[in-house]
Amino acid sequence: MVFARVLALGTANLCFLCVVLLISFYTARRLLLDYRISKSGGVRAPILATNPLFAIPIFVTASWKQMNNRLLEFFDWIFNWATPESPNCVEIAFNGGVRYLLTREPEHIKTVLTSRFTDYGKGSQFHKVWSPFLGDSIFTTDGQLWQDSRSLIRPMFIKDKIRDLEIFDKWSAALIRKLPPQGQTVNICDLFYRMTLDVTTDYLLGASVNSLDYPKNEFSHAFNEVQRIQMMLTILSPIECLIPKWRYRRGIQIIERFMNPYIEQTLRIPVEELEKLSKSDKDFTFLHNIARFTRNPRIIRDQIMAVLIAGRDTTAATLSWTIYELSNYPRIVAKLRNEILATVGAGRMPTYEDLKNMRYLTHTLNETLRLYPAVPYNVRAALQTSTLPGLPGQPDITVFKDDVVVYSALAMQRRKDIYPPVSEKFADPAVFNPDRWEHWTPKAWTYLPFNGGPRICVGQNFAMTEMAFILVRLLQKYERIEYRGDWHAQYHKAEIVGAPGHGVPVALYEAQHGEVA
Ligand code: HEM
Repeated sequence: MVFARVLALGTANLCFLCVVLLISFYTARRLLLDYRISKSGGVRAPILATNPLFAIPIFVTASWKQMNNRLLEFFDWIFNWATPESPNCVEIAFNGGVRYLLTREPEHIKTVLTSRFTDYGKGSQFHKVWSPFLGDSIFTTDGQLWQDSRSLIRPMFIKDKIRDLEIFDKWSAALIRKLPPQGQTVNICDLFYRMTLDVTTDYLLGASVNSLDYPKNEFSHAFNEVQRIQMMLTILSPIECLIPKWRYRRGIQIIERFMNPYIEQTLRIPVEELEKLSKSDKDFTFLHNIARFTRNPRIIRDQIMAVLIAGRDTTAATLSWTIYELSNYPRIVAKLRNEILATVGAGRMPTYEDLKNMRYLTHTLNETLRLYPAVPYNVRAALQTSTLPGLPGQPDITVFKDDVVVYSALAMQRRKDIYPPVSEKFADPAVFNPDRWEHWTPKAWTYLPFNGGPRICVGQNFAMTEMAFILVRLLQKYERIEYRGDWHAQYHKAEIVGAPGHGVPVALYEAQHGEVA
């Protein structure tokens, strides 16, 4: 009866009725949210959208920019709608419910990562979107599960484990062997990605995929493909169920096919024998260590996968950006090389202490990570109602359970207003200049390539040691780096990790007698 009456209204009236109902629904939701927020004593961030009509174009723009490698442009663009009270944080609500707070404010990042650490976490949506790939690993979990993972993984990254640099020596030598004769062009970015995959698989499993020798192996291809799709699923997480996933699933299977035999082989070793092996150090791998504490192949697989994804692209991208920048600054190359030759000469393998003592080398890597933090965008979900601090004199922004905070170390570290004025000692922050680190330390929470707080990158020391080692080995042999391409046309391609979109085509020139040019 009711149905017949509704039909009798005619199509035009029906459409009109639907529009009125939808507008009423979203207006009511918005008013309700406003009411809850004012009751909480906080405020909203400047609002970009509170309903699908406005939110969908924003999500589509974000994914379009992402597909065209212009995500930073998008992230900066949205702050055109910010206000003087909240210049670096805005919000979007997809359906008038869960809000996405996008921020490049150091105090917000500090709040999420440390001051209110337990209020924020990866959350259930992140876990849902990432768990086919990373399971219940350190990356996808919160609370006790995360803490258990961290305790499992941390011992393999203590200083004593990293001091043994043999693995870096083996793979940096393999990389150098792959370089063409001097003066010939090579995309060194591609070689770095292959080398760090070899280092990481060797370190984790005790067996490398050997992608330097076999670049077209299906593991590398699958690993890249899975990460690419994973980033898309993350950006479009409110509608991720609409994205086809067969390539993603197939990629994960290929990665597992490579890893599983090593896991099975390790699980055949009795725990007592693993204990003995742990003392001998040499052939004791990350995999062996995890197998001492858990015999569950699924947990082992998840943690290995997490560290693989954490450790491979991050270091490869950072090394690539470093060479890209160095190729434009022969003066910096000469200064860096000077320090390297003064410390280890033209041939000696650097020790852990040598690497830590080369301050200009550390400044160079720090400067790269300032301009190109390897994890440019990150998210945290509110696990309970919380806040983000307002500017001095302004009320805090209320954040309800399940709201998502999207923060960008890249956008934050590119903000000019967080740096001192340009002077003789402090070059324009948009420019690569390791020398600035000789007289300057970033203000707390304005420099976060490795995150901060309890979830700070567990592999930070491993990464800095690996990257420093490889730069030393390269600059011991080569004195000049020439960019072969349009240096200014380079762009930041952000998947999970931000890499040089054009690769890094360079020609390297050997030093004559190890002398500085
Ligand atoms: C330039 C190199 C690297 C950078 C810039 C970097 C950056 C980061 C960042 C920003 C996070 C926080 C992610 C989050 O909480 O959402 C992180 C976490 C992590 N990183 Fe790194 N990383 C690097 C290299 C490595 C390496 C080489 C490894 C291991 C071999 C590693 C292992 C991890 C692990 C296991 C976590 C998870 C920590 C946790 O959630 O408790 N990272 N890293």
